[in-house]
Amino acid sequence: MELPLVFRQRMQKLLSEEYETFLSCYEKPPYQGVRLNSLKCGEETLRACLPFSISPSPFSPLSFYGPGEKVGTLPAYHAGMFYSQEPSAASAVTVLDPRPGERVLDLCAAPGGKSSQIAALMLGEGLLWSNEIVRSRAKILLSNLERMGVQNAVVSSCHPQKLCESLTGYFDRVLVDAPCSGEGMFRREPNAVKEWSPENVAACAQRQGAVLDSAALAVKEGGYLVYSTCTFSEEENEGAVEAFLRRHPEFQLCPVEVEFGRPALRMPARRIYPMEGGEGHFVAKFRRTGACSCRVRPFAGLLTGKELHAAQDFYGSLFGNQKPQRFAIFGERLLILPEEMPETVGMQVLRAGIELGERRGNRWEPSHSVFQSRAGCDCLRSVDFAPDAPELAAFLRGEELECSGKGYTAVCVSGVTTGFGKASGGKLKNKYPKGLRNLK
Ligand SMILES: C[S@@+](CC[C@H](N)C(=O)[O-])C[C@H]1O[C@@H](n2cnc3c(N)ncnc32)[C@H](O)[C@@H]1O
Repeated sequence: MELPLVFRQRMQKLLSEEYETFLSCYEKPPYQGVRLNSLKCGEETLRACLPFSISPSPFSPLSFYGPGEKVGTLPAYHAGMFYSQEPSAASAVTVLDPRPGERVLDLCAAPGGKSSQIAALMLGEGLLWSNEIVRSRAKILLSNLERMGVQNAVVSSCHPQKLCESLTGYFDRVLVDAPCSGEGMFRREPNAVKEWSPENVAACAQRQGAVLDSAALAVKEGGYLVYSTCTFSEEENEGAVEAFLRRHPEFQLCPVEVEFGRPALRMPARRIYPMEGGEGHFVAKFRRTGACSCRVRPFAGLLTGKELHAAQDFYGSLFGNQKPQRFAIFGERLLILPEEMPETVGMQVLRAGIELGERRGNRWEPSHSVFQSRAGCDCLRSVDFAPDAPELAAFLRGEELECSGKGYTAVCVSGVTTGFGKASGGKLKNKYPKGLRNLK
C-alpha cells in the first residue's frame, strides 16, 4: 500500500522505535469482526447460527474477531443477531458505559455500529437518541437499528447545533464518534488513503471542534461526553481534546480506565493501534461539572382513550397481553414510543420508537420492524427454522412458504425473529420487505 509521505513522517514522529512494526502491519490483512446483538440472542445462539468461528476481542464483551465480509446474506444477519464491526470500533461504547434507563445521545451515528451497541447495553430501557446529519445515511442507520430490534431509539437527521440547542442539558451520556481523516481505515478502505492530506486533517480537526461544542450543550450536569475517532493524527485526537477543555471549563477530562490499547499522549485517554489488535481508535471521556439548565418538555402527543385501546387491541392481536402504554400516530404510521421521550418538533425525526403498523384504509397493517423487535416466543403465531433450512432461505428471498393456520406469523431462526408473513389457505404470504431480501 502506497502511504502518503507526510502521513509516514507524522507516524514516525508519533511512534519512533515502534514505527517499523506499525508499517509492517500494512502487509497483513485488516482486523474484522462481528458484534453480538444481545437484544436478540445470546453468544451460544449466535455461534450456533454462524457458519464460521469467532473469538473474543479485548474491546467489549460483545465484540469478536471473525470474517466481516460477505456476511450480509446469512440468516443470522437478517435476524439482527450481530453487527459486522471492526473490533476496536467497539471501544468507544465500552468507555461511554451506557446504563439501562438513561438518556443517551449518539450525535454522529450512521451507519449505526455504536448506536446498536449502546442499545444492547441499555436493554430497551431509557432513551437512545441516534442522530446523523446526512439524511441518506440516517436512513441506513434507521434500517440497521430496526434490523437489530432496537425499541427505545429516536432516529433523526438534524444539524448537531440545532439538535443540541433543542435538547440542552437533557442527556446523561453523549457520544461524538466524529467524522475524521480515517487513518485507522487505511487497511480496510484504500479510498481513505487517496483522500488523505494534511489540509484534510486540519479541516477535520476544525469540524470536530464544532461538533464537540454542539455536543457539550446536550450534556446534563454530572453527565458524560465521550469523544472518539478512527484516526491517529494528534491534531484530531489529543489536540481536539485540549482545545475543547480550553473552551469549556465546565468540563473535566475523566481517566479512561480500560485494559485495551495504550495511554494517549499527555492525557489519560486511550489510543489503539493495529499492534493492539484493532484497526485504530482514539477515545477520550469528559464529565460536565458545571451547571446546566434543561427546559426540554416531554412528548405531548400520546394516544389516550379509545385510540389507545384500539392500538393496544391491535398489538394484542399479534403479541398477546403485555401491552405497551405509549403509542402515537405520525402521519400514516402507528408507533410504540420509548418510555422516555421529549418533544421532537423541528428535530428532523425519521422514527421514534418502533413502528407497529401502517394505515391501510380503516385498518392497520403490521410492520416488519415490530416483529423484528419481538422474540419468537412473544409472538402469538410463529414458525421456527434451523439456520440452514431451505424454507428460511426461501423466505429471505421473498418466496411463499407452506404454513398451517391463519393470521400474521413471525418467521424465526433458532427462536430469533427475522420477519413475518400472513398465513391463510395453507400458505404463508411473504411480508419480508423487498429492499432487504436476498437475491434469487
Ligand atoms: C465515524 S462516522 C460515525 C460512525 C458511527 N458512529 C458508527 O459507529 O456506525 C461519522 C459520521 O459523522 C457524520 N458527519 C459528517 N459531517 C458531520 C458534521 N459536520 N457534523 C456531524 N456529523 C457529521 C458522517 O456522515 C458520518 O456518518
